[in-house]
Amino acid sequence: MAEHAGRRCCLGWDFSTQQVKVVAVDAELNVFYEDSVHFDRDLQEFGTQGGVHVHEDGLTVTSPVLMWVQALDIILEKMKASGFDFSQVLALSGAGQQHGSVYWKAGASQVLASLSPDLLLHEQLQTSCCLDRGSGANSPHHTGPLQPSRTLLRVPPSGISSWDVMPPGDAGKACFSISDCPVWMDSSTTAQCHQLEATVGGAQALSCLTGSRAYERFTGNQIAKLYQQNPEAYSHTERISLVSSFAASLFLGSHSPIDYSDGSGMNLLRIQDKVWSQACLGACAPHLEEKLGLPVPSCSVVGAISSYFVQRYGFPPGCKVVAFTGDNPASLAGMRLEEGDIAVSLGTSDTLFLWLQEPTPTLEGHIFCNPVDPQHYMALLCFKNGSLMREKIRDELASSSWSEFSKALQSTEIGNCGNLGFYFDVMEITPEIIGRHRFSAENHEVSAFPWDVEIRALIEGQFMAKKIHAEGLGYRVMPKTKILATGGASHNRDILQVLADVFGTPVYVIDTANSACVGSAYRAFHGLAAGTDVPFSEVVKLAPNPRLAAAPTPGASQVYEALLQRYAMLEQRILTQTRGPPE
Ligand SMILES: Nc1ncnc2c1ncn2[C@@H]1O[C@H](COP(=O)(O)OP(=O)(O)O)[C@@H](O)[C@H]1O
Ligand SMILES: O=C(CO)[C@@H](O)[C@H](O)COP(=O)(O)O
Repeated sequence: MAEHAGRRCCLGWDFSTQQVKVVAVDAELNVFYEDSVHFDRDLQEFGTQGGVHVHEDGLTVTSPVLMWVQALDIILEKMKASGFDFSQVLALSGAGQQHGSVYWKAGASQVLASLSPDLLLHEQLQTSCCLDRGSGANSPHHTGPLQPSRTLLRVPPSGISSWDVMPPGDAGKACFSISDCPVWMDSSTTAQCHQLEATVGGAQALSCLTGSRAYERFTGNQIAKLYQQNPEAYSHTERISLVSSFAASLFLGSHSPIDYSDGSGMNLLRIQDKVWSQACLGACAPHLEEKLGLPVPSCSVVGAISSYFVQRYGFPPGCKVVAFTGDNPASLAGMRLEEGDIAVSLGTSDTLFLWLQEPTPTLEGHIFCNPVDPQHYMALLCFKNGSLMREKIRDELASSSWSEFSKALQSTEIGNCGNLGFYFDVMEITPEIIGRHRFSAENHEVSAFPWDVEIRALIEGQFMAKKIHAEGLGYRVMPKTKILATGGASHNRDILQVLADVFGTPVYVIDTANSACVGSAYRAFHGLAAGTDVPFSEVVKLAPNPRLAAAPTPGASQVYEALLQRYAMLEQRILTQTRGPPE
């Protein structure tokens, strides 16, 4: 019997941009099982790159909803095949890439409630093809391959011994009004953003209300676009989920509510009193409140696992489902962030987030409701050109090898002899700049750097931007401050060394880079104590402490002090050149 059989545990899921991941955490808070399904590699029939389809306009970015469902099928079948003892799962929770939205078609709730344990989920939750064909928003005119047919996955992916045979014809019922879901990388809703801000009295007014000015990827603006461009699909939609609450719904067998923390990334939730803003709902689309359902505290138990999972996989019938949340809020839980610490997530996106007592919304960055303490908040900055940008430069200059990439960081000097670079192949969120811009020590724009200088300029530039924009939010590094790093690139010690040097702060990591999964499992344990007022910090106090991964090099802070000022000045120069002087 496998080593992980028979251990009482909670599961933590993460439906992120490039993969679905799971961890199992035992009662002593040790991670004893980890698995993932990578969309590009394991579900190639969907033709995604980095988990998404970029459409012809270069702005619209979507992911197929059935890809997420199939990824869940694959992981569960892998776990079953490996002897994972589902009967020991006391509770589960999860996370989703933030802001993305799923549109459940009328009738979907009946399908969810009556799933047959003899079939895989994706066979029963087929997409409706008629509603989104050629009708504007999110119609499948992306540059990737055409929509996969409905008869997917007849061949078992590697590592899986057998698949249920797909029944002939359209066995499943149509469950989704649109098959391609808008995701966080989308930046096609500028018009809707302007409309929303105008309705509530401007960008700052919207930020005070919802924690953020209008952002293209925020769900309210995405819903407004769908309603305007594809009203038929909108009107056939019985429920709109975030990726997080969509994933929770699969486990629940009914529509799961949206939690306060992920709900804060929609430009729709009033972050102070945690109710939908009627003004914002009205500005986006009609009847929106009924399609969203009531938001709930992030630590809510939203129900027991559906009989589908009990019968097919052997989960206990009382297994609790704790509200799923956004991947960044879940990472805050997984890293057990304390006030004064900074979390830096180096996943598909790079994000930087902090624990906040009081919200002070501004025009840059976001304030979300805190996922583990209902009285508090978190601040977040998101950088779109994260891992995929680093991968591009690695592939162009370092023979597609992270160890070659690391050699460049090791062989170049701290401060890169004054050479600075901005690398934004896609329109950046923080700040809104596109393109690659390189500057010599004399601030002259140059067209190229030697390969190793380019790699250091990329990494130093990414971390200088984080420090400058965090300070813009009012954040100051204190003597006790530590950075907690997570996400795929936190495996790379040379990247973490630059992070420590630029911030002048030690960088710590937890045992797994999957902090969103671990945080979800911790949140599930917290859910088991629901109703007892036990704080989250008490539930996770025995979790392993973060480990030091990189300490600042002596003298580095002095080098970066001057460079940070130059970086900020050059960033402003590029912004002025591209969009005119600041008002
Ligand atoms: N050794 C490494 N050095 C730098 N980046 C890495 C390394 N290993 C993995 N990555 C990056 O991690 C990214 C995936 O991070 P992950 O946190 O799993 O993403 P997500 O949760 O958004 O799917 C990959 O795109 C890859 O570029
Ligand atoms: O848009 C944001 C946060 O506001 C992104 O951070 C998404 O939540 C995607 O997360 P990853 O898949 O990159 O972890």
